[in-house]
Amino acid sequence: MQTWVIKLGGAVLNTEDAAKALFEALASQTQAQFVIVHGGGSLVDNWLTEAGFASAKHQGLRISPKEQMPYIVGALAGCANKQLMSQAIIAGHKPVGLSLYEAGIISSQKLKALGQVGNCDGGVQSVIPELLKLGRLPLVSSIGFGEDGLWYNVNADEAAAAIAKELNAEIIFMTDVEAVLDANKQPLHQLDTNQINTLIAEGVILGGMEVKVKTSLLAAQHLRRGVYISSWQKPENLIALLAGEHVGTKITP
Ligand SMILES: Nc1ncnc2c1ncn2[C@@H]1O[C@H](COP(=O)(O)OP(=O)(O)O)[C@@H](O)[C@H]1O
Ligand SMILES: CC(=O)N[C@@H](CCC(=O)OP(=O)(O)O)C(=O)O
Repeated sequence: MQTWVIKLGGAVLNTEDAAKALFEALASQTQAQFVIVHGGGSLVDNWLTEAGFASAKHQGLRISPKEQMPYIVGALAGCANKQLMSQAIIAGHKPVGLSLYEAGIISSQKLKALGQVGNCDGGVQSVIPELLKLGRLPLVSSIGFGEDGLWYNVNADEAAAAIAKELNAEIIFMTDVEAVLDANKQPLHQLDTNQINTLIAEGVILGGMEVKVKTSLLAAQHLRRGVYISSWQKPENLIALLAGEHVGTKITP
């Protein structure tokens, strides 16, 4: 059976019932199995602000000082993960909430200047194949653990791509815009390496979208086929993508 990793941007939690509608769409797909990897950047923003912290990003990655990690872990592996579990249960799934460690990923520090921002290194046996055999829906946050036992804040797009690679699965990135947009805010149907490099250099693709297109490109190169960035705002997009239709932006290797 084909396995799909679906990356859900955390803003899905800000729109009532949006995640539930996506989970219902997945419940109708009996010929495939799914792993959800989710973000929650907007929830982290709120929690850090409420705790009185300033938060900054570098090329779309949140600088994550150690003292902010309890809030980041609480928001992502706690609140966001458990809110999605609620929506999945209502839609008829039997979800299991996981961090990256249980999903087979060991993290390590990306860059000293970014604090506890983590890479995905792989290296520990994943429980996901067993959960899928049991008919469970793995819901994975992007909180990682190192060999040192420390917590890491991994960008959720990078986390999703690492899990897809490890499972040899297809991947779809569901975000809060219908597609990657050009300088005139028009949707781009397809993007290759050269176009991506130009649009990033021109500042048209930036922030979280910069990480997403770069990560999608790596995933497309690994899979040797196009990878889609599309919107979670329409559950029918997901069904169409699973059926092989073109919706959103196709990132080609
Ligand atoms: N060229 C672009 N096209 C579309 N969105 C872009 C672009 N450049 C930057 N963005 C921003 O990237 C956001 C999506 O990235 P991000 O917030 O990290 O999403 P997610 O939480 O789904 O991972 C969009 O909402 C938009 O504000
Ligand atoms: C290192 C890093 O940037 N971590 C992200 C993890 C969450 C995430 O990626 O959330 P979205 O998918 O909703 O953007 C963060 O702290 O915002």
